[in-house]
Amino acid sequence: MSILNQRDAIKLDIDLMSDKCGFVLEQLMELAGFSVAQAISKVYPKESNSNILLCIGPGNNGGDGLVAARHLSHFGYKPKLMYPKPPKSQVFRNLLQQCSQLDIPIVEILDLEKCLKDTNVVVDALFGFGFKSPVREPFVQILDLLAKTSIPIASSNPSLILTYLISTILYAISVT
Ligand SMILES: NC(=O)C1=CN([C@@H]2O[C@H](COP(=O)(O)OP(=O)(O)OC[C@H]3O[C@@H](n4cnc5c(N)ncnc54)[C@H](OP(=O)(O)O)[C@@H]3O)[C@@H](O)[C@H]2O)[C@@H](O)CC1
Repeated sequence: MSILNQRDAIKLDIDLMSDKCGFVLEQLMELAGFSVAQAISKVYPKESNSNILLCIGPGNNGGDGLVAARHLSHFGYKPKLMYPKPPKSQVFRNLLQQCSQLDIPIVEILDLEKCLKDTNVVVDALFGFGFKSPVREPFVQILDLLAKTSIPIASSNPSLILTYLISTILYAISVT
């Protein structure tokens, strides 16, 4: 398996959506979210892991998470969304509407700690290659709780928590 760094991931997406390759954002997002849902169903069977909490960020990575939530619901899981910033564009409003039609509930940040107690797997769809440290609220609270939990965290950007921890440490050093 090879893991792309931030620069290569950005370049790959630019290439895919160029005139030469002809892909569009919604198509790539659908593939990314479907792949996340498929990977979860393979590693965490729904019989013992039906409660999935998807933490959705403000950018395209969050869109991947909304797509994953829809597919997980179709696969028979009981997904919930933590979506602290309202969607800015029609693409995201459509994805959210599709989740709403499937009765996928939205969890408030205040209820996150309680919700984690009943969660089998967390999907971290907070940030992708658009992340720039340091983390700003309301995501600090969310990532603090996720960093403490022992619940498995699935992500299409597996280095995120590590990036977050390193950036938090570097930021703490820079302001002391
Ligand atoms: N072609 C594609 O693009 C495709 C991309 N895909 C997926 O999308 C990912 C890249 O998407 P992206 O470029 O929207 O970036 P992403 O990190 O999801 O969000 C940026 C947002 O986060 C915010 N933000 C940033 N840092 C922050 C901080 N420290 N604290 C708080 N907020 C912060 C930032 O806010 P701003 O700084 O602009 O105010 C902005 O709103 C990529 O990795 C892949 O997973 C697939 O769907 C396939 C097609």
